[in-house]
Amino acid sequence: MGRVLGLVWEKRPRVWGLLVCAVVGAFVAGESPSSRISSPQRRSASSESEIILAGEHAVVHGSAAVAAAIDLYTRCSLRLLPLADDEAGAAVLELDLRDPGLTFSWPCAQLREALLTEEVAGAQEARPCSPDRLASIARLLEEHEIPEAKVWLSAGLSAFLFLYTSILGCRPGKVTVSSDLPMGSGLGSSAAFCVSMSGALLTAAGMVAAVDGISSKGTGWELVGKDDLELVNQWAFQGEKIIHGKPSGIDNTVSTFGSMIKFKKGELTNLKSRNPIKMLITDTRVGRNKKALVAVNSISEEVSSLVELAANDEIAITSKEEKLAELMEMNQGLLQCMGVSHSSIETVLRTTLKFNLVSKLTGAEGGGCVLTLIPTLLEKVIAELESQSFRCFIVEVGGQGFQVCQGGCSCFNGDVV
Ligand SMILES: Nc1ncnc2c1ncn2[C@@H]1O[C@H](COP(=O)(O)OP(=O)(O)O)[C@@H](O)[C@H]1O
Ligand SMILES: C[C@@](O)(CCOP(=O)(O)O)CC(=O)O
Ligand SMILES: [Mg+2]
Repeated sequence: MGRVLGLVWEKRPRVWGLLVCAVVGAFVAGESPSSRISSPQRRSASSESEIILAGEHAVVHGSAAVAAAIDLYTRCSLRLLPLADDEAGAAVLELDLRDPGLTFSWPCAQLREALLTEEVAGAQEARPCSPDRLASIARLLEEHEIPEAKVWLSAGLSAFLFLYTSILGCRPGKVTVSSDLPMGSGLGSSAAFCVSMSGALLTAAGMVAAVDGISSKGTGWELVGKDDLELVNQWAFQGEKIIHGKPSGIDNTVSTFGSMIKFKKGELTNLKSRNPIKMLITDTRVGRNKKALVAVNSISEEVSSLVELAANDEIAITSKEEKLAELMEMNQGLLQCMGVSHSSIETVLRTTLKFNLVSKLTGAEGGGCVLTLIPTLLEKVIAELESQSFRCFIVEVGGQGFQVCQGGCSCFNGDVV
């Protein structure tokens, strides 16, 4: 895969972002369940994936962790369908998941009966999914034949049904999701899924809007304000809880706000990285298994101080890189002690070490992706890793976070919506 660019721990303007894509079409007719759902448009929202530079697992137990957005995106597009269908009993909610290549459909009447008994949709405040509601969602999913090999999707489907019905009620609509990143590989695909989904839904609900005139690098995607991003983040966290159980919230936070952050006990500190740093991401292509989480230490605190340290000449930059490499090695050692590494990760570590490069796993455990600190261009390493059937991404660290598009955005495999 000829992947994305290199770099960066760079200074970026702290503009918060959201892109919604509005395509003209014959959509909403009649009264909406929420009076704020006003515009008959398609909404698309895009959010970034992320890497954890230090502190995964420990962050769940209250330690600090450092994470950065990378420029691999998940996009969610929502088209509200005519309410007239609903009155005729023919309305459906459709979900098209492009990556696993599966589509799902639920009659709105069935959703209404199964899910909206206990609470009314309303998006102003994120609410957790109650155990009863989760059980009702699970019963709805049982009726769908999810292929055995893709059964891991069901957590994402539950999060989808929860977010959609909580934010938009049981109104008819079609949602499409597509992503650049591997799922279940430590790059926070679940968070990117929940953030882009929440953003598209909240935009359609009229709760989140693009900031006029602020677009992202001339792409047609537009940014949204900080308060709106907070709301997107809160809903996305509720979705992550369905997928993960007890997430720390670091993944959805960095996916929403972008850039590079230190995250501790739900609190976010923006890190202003002073020097560009390249990371290579290697996907071991080994599916992960989830195990127990264990606390780690203060490596993350050191990493976050280090990235903010200005290095002005080559010697200082090199010594900064060496220190970062040392911290990554220590963190990987601890992760290995916790038993959350994998033989494929060790193979990547040995391969990169042959070139004097330091690596660590990122995200959860037992497979997934590995980060390698890149001091110089390393096509040779990439070629060797790819010759062993690994998949490599070189990514831009510290990106823009969640974005929406008001039309003319390239969304699904280059389709402009
Ligand atoms: N593009 C996508 N399409 C459908 N489901 C997705 C997508 N991205 C993420 N998911 C959901 O998120 C889950 C992966 O999350 P997780 O195991 O936390 O791995 P990670 O967040 O490290 O990628 C998938 O099993 C699926 O339910
Ligand atoms: C392992 C953990 O630190 C990161 C999440 O892992 P992943 O990106 O979903 O693979 C868990 C968490 O912080 O919630
Ligand atoms: Mg995840």
